[in-house]
Amino acid sequence: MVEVGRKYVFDFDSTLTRVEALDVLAEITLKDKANKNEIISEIQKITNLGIDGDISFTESLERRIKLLNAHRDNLELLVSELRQKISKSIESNKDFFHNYSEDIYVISCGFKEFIDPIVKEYDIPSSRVYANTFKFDAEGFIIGFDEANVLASHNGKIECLRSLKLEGEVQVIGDGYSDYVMREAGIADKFFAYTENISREKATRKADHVTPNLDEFLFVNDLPRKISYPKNRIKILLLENVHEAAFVNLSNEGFTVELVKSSLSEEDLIEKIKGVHVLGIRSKTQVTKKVLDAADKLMVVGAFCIGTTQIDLDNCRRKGVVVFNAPYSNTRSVVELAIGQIIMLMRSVFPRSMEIHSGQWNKTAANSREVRGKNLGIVGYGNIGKQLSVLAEAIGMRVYYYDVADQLALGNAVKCNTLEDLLNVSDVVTLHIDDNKANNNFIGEREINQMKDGAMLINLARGFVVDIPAMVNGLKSGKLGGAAVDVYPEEPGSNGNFITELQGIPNVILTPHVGGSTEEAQRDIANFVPNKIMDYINSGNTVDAVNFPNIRLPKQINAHRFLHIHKNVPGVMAKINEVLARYEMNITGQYLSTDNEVGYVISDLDKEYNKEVIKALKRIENTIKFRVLY
Ligand SMILES: NC(=O)C1=CN([C@@H]2O[C@H](COP(=O)(O)OP(=O)(O)OC[C@H]3O[C@@H](n4cnc5c(N)ncnc54)[C@H](O)[C@@H]3O)[C@@H](O)[C@H]2O)C=CC1
Ligand SMILES: O=C(O)C(=O)COP(=O)(O)O
Repeated sequence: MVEVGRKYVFDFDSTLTRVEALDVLAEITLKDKANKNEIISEIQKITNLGIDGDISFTESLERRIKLLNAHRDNLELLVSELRQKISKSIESNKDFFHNYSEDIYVISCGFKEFIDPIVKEYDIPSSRVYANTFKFDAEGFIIGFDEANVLASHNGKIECLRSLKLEGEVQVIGDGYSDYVMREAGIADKFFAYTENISREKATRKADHVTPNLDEFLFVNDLPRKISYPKNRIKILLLENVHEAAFVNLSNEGFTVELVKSSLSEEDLIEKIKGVHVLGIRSKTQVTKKVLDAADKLMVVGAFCIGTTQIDLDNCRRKGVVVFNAPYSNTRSVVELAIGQIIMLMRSVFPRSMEIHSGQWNKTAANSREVRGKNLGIVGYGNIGKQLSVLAEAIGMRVYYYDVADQLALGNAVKCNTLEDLLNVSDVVTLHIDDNKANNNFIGEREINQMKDGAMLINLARGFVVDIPAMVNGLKSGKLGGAAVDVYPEEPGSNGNFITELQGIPNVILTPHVGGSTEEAQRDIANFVPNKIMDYINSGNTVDAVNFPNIRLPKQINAHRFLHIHKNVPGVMAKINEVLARYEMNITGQYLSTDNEVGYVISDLDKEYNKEVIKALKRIENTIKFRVLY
């Protein structure tokens, strides 16, 4: 044993298992009873009162057993149910119980009849299980418990542990106040409040350490464990009101997640980014070099949107920070809004609506046209532009498109060789170019003058793409028949006041950057991006990363995985392998991907090795980041 003399005293219910066993027994015995739910909630209430020390434990036990009306025959089913309900991290760290078997005890106010068979599978013999025992009547019904057992009395765990006279440091791991009392009484040296299944304030408040799972407990004690780094230690900061499903997905995985509704200024983010491993943002938050310099733990930035130019991608890469986005999740939402805007603008629906809102009936066909047979000019024929092309044709529009890249026409769309050609011919021009800063003022006075008289202009791309004063002039002069604008050169970080020169101009539809803001899109993003993040953190995969060499890694089976990110200069790979050879590591798989600046090499290795190798790998010149996964 590594830790000579240390003893580990585990609680059973809600610690080793996810449930309170007597609650499960109640489910079994009351299955066919009409008032089952009432009785179960009564039992749970009594259980909690007992755990929190609000009623005496003896009283809690007596009252519950009476309500249970259980039989010996029910216990078999109970045990098989409990077997399915072992706490997740207890189950995954079964080796710990095996390797430290001699030092592990269970002290529980539950019953040996169901605890013994469960913990036996974890190498804890009945002789080290201290718990109550049932009393049965002649027909096998449970009618009570052995009252002479100290564990049947209030704070009986204190007496029980005292009588064991354990030597060495005694650590108690449990979810309840009744576990803490052993520490309070000075018999245990440390109390770990175990919150994997339930977090009880009375226990966590007093704990030496709150441990959300066994991984954390083993990590804190520097004991061998199933995973290299407890997930609860990975801090994720999600800004800009990303969909709550992202919070749920990432929390369920065990990460510590904080949600912030707004974006943060550079100054605030510099403050907040310290200690953060994963940052989630949308289009607003600027992840600048200064922010990255302040980020001491950052591994991943997740853009919960399409655009990524708000992130300093190059500096991220240089610092070994991988960036993911959601390139497809909100495209349909943008396209649907564009279709709506095209129709609303062509029909002058918004001026009619404004009039009637202010009490004016103005039935007229002036400036109201069908979209059928009209020319739609799509600028930027990417994921959004192409989808829009298909839908617009379906409602009878003739589609023209212009793109700097060589894009294949869908349906009957006509490719324009120059922007001017497109502007000359279109009744509605809609912008779907990317958020590249080179597209600044892409549409200005000259381009507006190249448009047909009275044509409409839609911007769902980025605010800086259109020269706003030029657009205002075009609208006021009548050169433009209308406009729909969703994005602005300056957008506020959170909801509130907003001013733009475009306000108050007729036939101008203004929306607050909501092109991608639909329930469907946000939910999809909240699944897509967290999956990418988890895949990278858990296994090193960088597939679909926007700034990093992409590697799709095979599943890591029975191996330790070394992930080494380094500057792409000659000789690093050779040095890595030299170190691995020096330490006689058996490489079971090795994967490398590079770009101009960065190299990413993953080595899968046999489990047994000298831990000094890790230090040696970190010391290799030009190493940016290094981590081990197992
Ligand atoms: N309003 C909103 O809420 C949303 C806005 N967007 C914006 O829409 C943009 C487009 O999205 P996707 O279609 O997914 O991007 P994408 O990258 O698939 O397509 C962009 C296309 O624009 C082309 N392009 C870039 N610069 C150009 C230029 N100067 N002239 C002609 N073509 C040019 C590219 O070659 C590419 O084919 C995003 O970058 C983002 O800025 C995206 C989602 C939601
Ligand atoms: O996906 C994009 O690039 C968008 O513009 C949508 O951004 P948002 O998530 O609404 O901040």
